[in-house]
Amino acid sequence: QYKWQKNSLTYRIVNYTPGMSVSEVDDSIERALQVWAKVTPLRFTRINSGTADIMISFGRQSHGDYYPFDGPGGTLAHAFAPSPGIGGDAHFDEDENFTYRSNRGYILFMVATHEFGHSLGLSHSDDAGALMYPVYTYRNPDTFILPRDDVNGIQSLYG
Ligand SMILES: CC(C)C[C@H](C(=O)NO)C(=O)N[C@@H](CC(=O)O)C(=O)NCc1ccccc1
Ligand SMILES: [Ca+2]
Ligand SMILES: [Zn+2]
Ligand SMILES: [Zn+2]
Repeated sequence: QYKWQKNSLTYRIVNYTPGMSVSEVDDSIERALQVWAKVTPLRFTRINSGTADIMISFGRQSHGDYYPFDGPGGTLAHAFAPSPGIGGDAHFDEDENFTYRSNRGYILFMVATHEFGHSLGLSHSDDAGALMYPVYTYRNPDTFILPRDDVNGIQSLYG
């Protein structure tokens, strides 16, 4: 199960992070999913109850799976490759300072776009310019364009 066997996927924002408004989190998540939808046949529908393919939540330290977070810094988030159940889910470390646009903190839109790459089946890239490169670097969310390596990667799965 290295990729989703359907193009229509559901997502649910299960909880929020104190440092950002609800609308800023919603917008960051929606735009992050649209980055991938724009270059694939994938479509994302939000649900607000029940179990979605991609369950999105914020947690800290031990948060219900075998991969506890580590406090401020280090791991910022993780996401599970496509599969039933926890597959596709994306967890964000509550102990990070996620922001909407400020470079003082991690831009949630950027981290989420990276995590959703994993949710869709992408692994890390060794191309230092790729979004799927293992380490976060600041990018202006207003002018962000998905790098070619990432487009090639996702289109090799869903093109
Ligand atoms: C081994 C995994 C669990 C590390 C984890 C990650 O890659 N999550 O997708 C993570 O939080 N990586 C850090 C970097 C690190 O821990 O050294 C990160 O910045 N990930 C988020 C990211 C990476 C590249 C672009 C945008 C966001
Ligand atoms: Ca952390
Ligand atoms: Zn987790
Ligand atoms: Zn990653």
